[in-house]
Amino acid sequence: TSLASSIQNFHFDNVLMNASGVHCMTTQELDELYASPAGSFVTKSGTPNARVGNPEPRYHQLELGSINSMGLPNNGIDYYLDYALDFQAKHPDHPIFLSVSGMSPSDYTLLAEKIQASDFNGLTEFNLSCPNVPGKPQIAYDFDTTEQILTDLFKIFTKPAGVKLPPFFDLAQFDQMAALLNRFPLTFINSINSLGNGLMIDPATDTALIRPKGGFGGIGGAYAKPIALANVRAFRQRLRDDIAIIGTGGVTTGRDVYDLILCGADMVQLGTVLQVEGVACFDRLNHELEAVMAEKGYTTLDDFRGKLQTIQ
Ligand SMILES: CC(C)(C)CCc1c(C(=O)O)[nH]c(=O)[nH]c1=O
Repeated sequence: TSLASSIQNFHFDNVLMNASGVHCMTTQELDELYASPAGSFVTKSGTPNARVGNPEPRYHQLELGSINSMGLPNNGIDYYLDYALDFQAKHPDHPIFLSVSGMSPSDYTLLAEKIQASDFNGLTEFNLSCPNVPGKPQIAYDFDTTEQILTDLFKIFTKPAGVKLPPFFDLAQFDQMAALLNRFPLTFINSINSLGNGLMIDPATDTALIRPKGGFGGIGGAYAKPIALANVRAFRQRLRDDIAIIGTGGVTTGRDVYDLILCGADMVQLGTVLQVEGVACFDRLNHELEAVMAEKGYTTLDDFRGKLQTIQ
């Protein structure tokens, strides 16, 4: 059985990698991901300057997932770009992802210029699930702003690039977003980011579990699975064939990995399950995926990728 997968001319031994934000803040955490069975890894979204992020508690594990409002704590784009350049020199056959996030639309061009000017030869993930001007929805829910950012970005950026998207819930939004994305030379999209602005309560104190935003935060884990499957499937049905899809959200078992691939995913990112279980999840999930494939008589991911059946 082969778990190998590719995005364009980047080849990975297996589909599993971390989701940006989890186990990827420091060089030590990134080195641990390289040392793990993960097929690749991505950095915490770097911003133009380092950020402390929101006051704690800002993350909480729940029975069926997690809630977070970290506030983009990170060591800054230069820290992660330096790491990536050093890493690729040492491990030229192990392509990795650099995630970046603006704090405003104009930041994206600045981030893109910096990476474009560098020798980075991996894949860049532009996180579009980030704040806009107060009163406007997050960038990826604002189609005009998204169009402007991508237009400006691809005027200068020629390296392999993708966007990290929040979940969409409306078929007309899938149509609109896919039509917009199809106009740009994207290498991949990553769907989904956490379910924006959930709320969970401490039963002992009747208090919200996290401090920032009155307890509002992104929801991940099992809660996110049906939304992640639908978003991967909807974008696979709508995007150009040459745009790869990274499926993220809701993975706790190998069957969940299988299901994202069945919906069209080329790589699968792990967030909450990695936060909870640590890097042991990579081996467990790869073995569980192999078991599901064996049960079905499949030996490669292409045997079943995108082959979700519907009731006729
Ligand atoms: C939510 C933002 C802070 C605007 C972007 C960074 C981010 C965070 C975060 O750093 O709070 N958490 C997520 O689950 N997804 C994200 O994309």
